[in-house]
Amino acid sequence: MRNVKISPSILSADLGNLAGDLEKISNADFIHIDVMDGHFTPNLTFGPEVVRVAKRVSNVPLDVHMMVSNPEESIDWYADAGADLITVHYEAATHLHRIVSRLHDKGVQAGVVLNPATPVCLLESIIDDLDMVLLMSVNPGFGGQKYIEATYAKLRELTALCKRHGVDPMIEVDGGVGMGNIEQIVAAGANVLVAGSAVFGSQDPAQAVFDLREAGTRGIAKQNA
Ligand SMILES: O=C(CO)[C@H](O)[C@H](O)COP(=O)(O)O
Ligand SMILES: [Fe+2]
Repeated sequence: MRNVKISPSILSADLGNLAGDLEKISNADFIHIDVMDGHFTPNLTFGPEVVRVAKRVSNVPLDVHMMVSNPEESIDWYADAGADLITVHYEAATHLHRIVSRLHDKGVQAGVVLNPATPVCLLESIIDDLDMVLLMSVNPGFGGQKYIEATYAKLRELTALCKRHGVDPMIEVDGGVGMGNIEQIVAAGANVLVAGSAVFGSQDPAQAVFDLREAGTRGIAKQNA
């Protein structure tokens, strides 16, 4: 049975007390770090120094979501800062295979992200090499947006593609995930769930991680049903 993993996004954390907020989610499976460059996305966020700080103060593996143009120019910064897993956008990368190989050479897990309007079939020639596929369920740039329902169909399509290829990458969903939909998202094929506002907007972030994982795990039994 696959395990459901929760990756709280620090986009919704209190950046004035980042170490304290990271301590609150030491029961998480990943820490999701949203890197935005103000060019690929209409927002600007974290550089490699934030990854270095997260690595220093937490033992939770770092899931770095790079929403940047030309990621080949900056993946090394984040890998060297301590990222355990780096995902790059299909829409932003010219040489995806080279990026994935580079990350693997550096001992970092590699994933590809698809925006809501980017079709799953484009992964056909790279799926065999990936540790993760991340489906965006909002348009990248901001936390607290509404989950896009069409993601369910993409999850089922992605699951079928992985089956055809005989591969089993982690399947992550990012944007608008919460207690109201996590079970259904897992049932459609996801096993890593990003949650920003659902975790850091809660009174008790550790409890929110626990509850999301419990609710998500109920969806595992419904996968492929
Ligand atoms: O990549 C992102 C936005 O581009 C964030 O990871 C995502 O939006 C998480 O926030 P929330 O769970 O509040 O929707
Ligand atoms: Fe993200």
